[in-house]
Amino acid sequence: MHSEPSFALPGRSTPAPADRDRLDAAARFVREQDTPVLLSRVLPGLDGPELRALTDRCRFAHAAVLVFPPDERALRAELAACGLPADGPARPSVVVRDRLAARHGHHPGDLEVRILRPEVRGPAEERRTVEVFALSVPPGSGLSRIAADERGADREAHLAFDVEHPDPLVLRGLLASFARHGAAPDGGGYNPHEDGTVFYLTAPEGTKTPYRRVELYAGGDHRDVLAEHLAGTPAARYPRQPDAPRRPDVPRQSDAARPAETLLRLLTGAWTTQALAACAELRLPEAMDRHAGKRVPELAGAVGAHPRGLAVLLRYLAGLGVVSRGPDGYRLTDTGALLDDAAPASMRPLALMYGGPFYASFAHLAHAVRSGEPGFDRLHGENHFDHFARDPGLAALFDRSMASSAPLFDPLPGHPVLTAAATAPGRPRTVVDVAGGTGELLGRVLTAHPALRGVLLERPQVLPAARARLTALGVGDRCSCRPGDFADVPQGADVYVLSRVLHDWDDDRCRTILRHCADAMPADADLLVVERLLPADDSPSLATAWDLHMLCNTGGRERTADHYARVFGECGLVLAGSAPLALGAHALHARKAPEEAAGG
Ligand SMILES: C[S@@+](CC[C@H](N)C(=O)[O-])C[C@H]1O[C@@H](n2cnc3c(N)ncnc32)[C@H](O)[C@@H]1O
Repeated sequence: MHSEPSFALPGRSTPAPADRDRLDAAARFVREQDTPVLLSRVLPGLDGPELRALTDRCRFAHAAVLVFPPDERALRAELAACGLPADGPARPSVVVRDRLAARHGHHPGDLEVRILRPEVRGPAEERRTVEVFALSVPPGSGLSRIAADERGADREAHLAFDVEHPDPLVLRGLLASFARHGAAPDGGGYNPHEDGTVFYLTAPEGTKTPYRRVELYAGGDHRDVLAEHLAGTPAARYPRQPDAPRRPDVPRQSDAARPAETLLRLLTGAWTTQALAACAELRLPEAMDRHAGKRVPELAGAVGAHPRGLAVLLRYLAGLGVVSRGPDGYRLTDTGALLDDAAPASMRPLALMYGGPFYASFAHLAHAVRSGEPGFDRLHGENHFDHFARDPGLAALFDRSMASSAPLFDPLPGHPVLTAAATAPGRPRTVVDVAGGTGELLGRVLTAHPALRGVLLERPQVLPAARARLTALGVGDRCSCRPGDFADVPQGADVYVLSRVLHDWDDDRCRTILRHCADAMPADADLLVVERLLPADDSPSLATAWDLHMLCNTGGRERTADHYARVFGECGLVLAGSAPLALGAHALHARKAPEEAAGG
């Protein structure tokens, strides 16, 4: 039997909703859950390699509950009565305070929300906590209305997973995976008191726990990823605080003006691409510093620019978050630093491609939509691969632009197919990367697994850069580079990889490529296909933008997982699983269909 709750609402004659019952229920839940089972209950349908990938990165950490004690002493007494020891100091909670303030029309400064994290043990003695948010509701404070409303709706109750070794790519991959299974962005924030970033999501319809909200907690400052996450959060969840001061220089928009403003922002999107390309072309990031500001005349001298022109560009780039302006001038942000040619996985080549050859063809998008012929082919009279092949400078820029997004491969060496091949007893196993570009992916796989051998199949002109990269990574002696076409896929290897190849082509050509792979694969070989997947519904996805890019520039397309499964099936292959990578990409795992395997 529970004792009466000790947090009574001032002025109520009936007992308040039981904060103690809610604390007890949260503690029980945290003690009983096992992370993989919990993930599959939170996201019904999550299983196989994707569940394993999430389990590798996410650790169930706590369940949260919001309670309303009159003060901290009363809170500690209540926790002690629930068997929840809370020895540490109570810390301020910025995120929940701001959410409550926005929801109930209060100034954040009027609300005191503290966090305590009493420890409990999971089923295998894992260290976990019940995260207790406490809004102080002193008698007569006028905050009891908030308490009554929040207790009834329980909006802040959530489950939390700690993200192991978070970096922007891992976070984007995890968030994409949650989105794919129907979870929707629902706010979040950066807590400077703890140097941690919180991403909230709404659990999908049909979620199988009583909790409707999920938190991913990443240690460190991940405000770039957070900004993308918040952009996907419905604005209605963040009503403007009525008493928050307005910036005096921003005139109030009439409702009628908003669609026009939205459309203007969209119509000028091309200027953004060009501003980023100009920034890269001028080598502005190389002339700037991350930590010290530089003034416009100094920067103009360094990059050989007209001072006024550069001032205009820098102000625009500051609006994009690529540079920031301080009293000592302009400095580079983390985002802008990726445009520095010397940055690891520099995105400078991509900026030059998207602002250059792949930009000009977008002027012919309407033609591509009408005819199905890529705008690029219309402009240049030939396919982009053929066009680049005749211009070594452009070809090298394209190859380097592909390497720009190579961090999406980072999780791939941990794919079960590759770890199984790497640890299989007997002879060393071989991975063939078909059209493997400059070897970024294969280099990562061979670096992670010293027992594996590699073969990189590419067009001859790409191979010198690939050899140099594989040698620089120290895996050149375990990897051969073969010049050839898709028809030359080497026979008899253990794992085949097709990364960002199929999306360059229509279904007919994909079938040809896949049949070459299937013919070369022994019965028990595995095929990993790395691609962005179009969502089955209309949920937001990077793949939607790249689908347009493929239509206009390559004549290929992005596809849903079902579409890939169908094309695999037409080539004697079956889709065995799908695992999220970063930047919206997935690793699809295919094997030979049983009848093909028996016949072959
Ligand atoms: C989009 S890139 C992907 C490169 C790499 N797999 C990656 O994910 O970074 C496509 C690759 O297909 C190669 N390719 C195009 N046509 C080819 C062909 N007929 N035979 C072999 N490779 C081809 C290109 O050279 C290019 O490196």
